[in-house]
Amino acid sequence: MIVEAAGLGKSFGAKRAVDDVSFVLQPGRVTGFLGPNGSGKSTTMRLMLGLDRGDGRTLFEERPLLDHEVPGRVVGAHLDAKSFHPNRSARNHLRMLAAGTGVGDRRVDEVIEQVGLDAVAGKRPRGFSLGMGQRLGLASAILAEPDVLLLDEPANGLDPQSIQWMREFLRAYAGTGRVVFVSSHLMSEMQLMADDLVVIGKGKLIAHEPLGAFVARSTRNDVLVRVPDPGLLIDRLAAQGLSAVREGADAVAVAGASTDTVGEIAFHAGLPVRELLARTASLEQAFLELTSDHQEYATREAQ
Ligand SMILES: Nc1ncnc2c1ncn2[C@@H]1O[C@H](COP(=O)(O)OP(=O)(O)OP(=O)(O)O)[C@@H](O)[C@H]1O
Repeated sequence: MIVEAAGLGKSFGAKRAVDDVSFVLQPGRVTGFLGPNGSGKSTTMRLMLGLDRGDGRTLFEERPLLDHEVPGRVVGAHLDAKSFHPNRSARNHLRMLAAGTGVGDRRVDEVIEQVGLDAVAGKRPRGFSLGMGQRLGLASAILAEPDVLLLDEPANGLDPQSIQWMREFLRAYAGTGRVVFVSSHLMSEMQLMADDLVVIGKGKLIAHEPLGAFVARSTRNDVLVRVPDPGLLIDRLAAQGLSAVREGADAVAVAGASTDTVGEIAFHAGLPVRELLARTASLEQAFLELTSDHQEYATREAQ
């Protein structure tokens, strides 16, 4: 199933929280949804599900969600880790949801086991930790084995083992040919989990591309080369129009060049290369750089 969000928009009073946001989510891929605080991620997800009124539309395999016979089998969503009935046990909560989409109790027990909530399934979610709430939310979302999973910050409140489990689970889910759309502010986690990215800032789309392409646009990607005479190499690089800066006693960082080019220039300068390394920006570096003009709540630099 392909999901197409087109022209999504929403205002709260005079504030444009989401402004003409369009993207396509592909099956078999995890798409990460990134944006600074208050950039409109939750509102976008709510618009996609028809939970908020606004502009634009989202098509699931060319049809609006409500035109599908059983919408719950098309999309499973988990937007808020604390949105459970306080006095119903986790198992009963899931059974209620299951009944609405024609899912049997066997599947409820299977899902409880899958997300690791067996020990507390008879308890009320009121006493659940945030992490247990996230597991229950995921269980609700996958009950009907939907073609599309929409998750808002599912790793929030999870310990490192649980985060790793969640990542593997979502990758495997996408691996069965389904769509996974997941927001997270944990950049290192997103870097390990996402194939594609949708990035928004101040309600507007900033990027929609494979994660590797997004990171490649960062100016923090460079080549580090260690040579005995860094000054000479910097001159030779400059003669080829490449900008380079000294790093430490005997190393040079070169922007916008491949290791092949840097190695060849060093060779023609008669310099033995002691180390040659392509350094890739982290997703966090790329994100901070590429969204710096789009911070809703920017902090001032310390004076
Ligand atoms: N119900 C509402 N009433 C008024 N303003 C709202 C409402 N919901 C969201 N907003 C505003 O719309 C903007 C987008 O909010 P949204 O929650 O979608 O952002 P977000 O990217 O999910 O943020 P975060 O990462 O902090 O959760 C924010 O400026 C927020 O203050």
